[in-house]
Amino acid sequence: MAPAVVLVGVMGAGKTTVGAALASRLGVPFADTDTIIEERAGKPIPEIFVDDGEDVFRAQERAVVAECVETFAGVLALGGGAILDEGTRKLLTGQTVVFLEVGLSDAIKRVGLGSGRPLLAINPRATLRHLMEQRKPLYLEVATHSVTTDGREPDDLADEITGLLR
Ligand SMILES: Nc1ncnc2c1ncn2[C@@H]1O[C@H](COP(=O)(O)OP(=O)(O)O)[C@@H](O)[C@H]1O
Ligand SMILES: O=C(O)C1=C[C@@H](OP(=O)(O)O)[C@@H](O)[C@H](O)C1
Ligand SMILES: [Mg+2]
Repeated sequence: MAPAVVLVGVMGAGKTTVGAALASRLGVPFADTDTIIEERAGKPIPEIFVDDGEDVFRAQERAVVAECVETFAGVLALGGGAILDEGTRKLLTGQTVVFLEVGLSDAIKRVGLGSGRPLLAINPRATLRHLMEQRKPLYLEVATHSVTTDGREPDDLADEITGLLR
């Protein structure tokens, strides 16, 4: 059993929102690695970053992705930085992976002041721009499809991805 589709992209790309819309359109379950990690840790992501550090969080992401590629048949949204981990990238080999692309302006509008996203706690605009530049090659490395999200509604994007999967 494997996910129908895995969604990757930077914070604010809409992985969580579009993923839920897509799952409901396809009639399959939806899962988000951030939610699974928070449930297991019993605390929100900003607390995991403070208490345990980003490296521990990335290892938790890798473990959740490893489990999901084996056992979860549905739409899986990753956290934006999951692809930083080489082991996680390897786990995505052979999966259907959609890169949700977003420009800085739409991404910033969507994440606002970045609440709940510890990496955007300071200077969100400059940080997000830097993360987008640094991570784009990694998103492209794992992706089997790319979809531009700027100025588009989640339902419209779910429709487009449904078409790509046919
Ligand atoms: N295509 C879109 N158009 C407008 N707003 C969006 C879109 N996708 C997501 N959003 C909004 O942007 C915010 C961040 O979306 P989210 O799905 O959490 O992104 P991600 O999981 O990629 O960080 C949410 O408030 C969501 O409602
Ligand atoms: O880009 C990142 O490194 C992160 C993205 C977040 O998920 P979203 O991309 O769903 O916001 C979450 O995993 C954590 O705050 C770290
Ligand atoms: Mg998300």
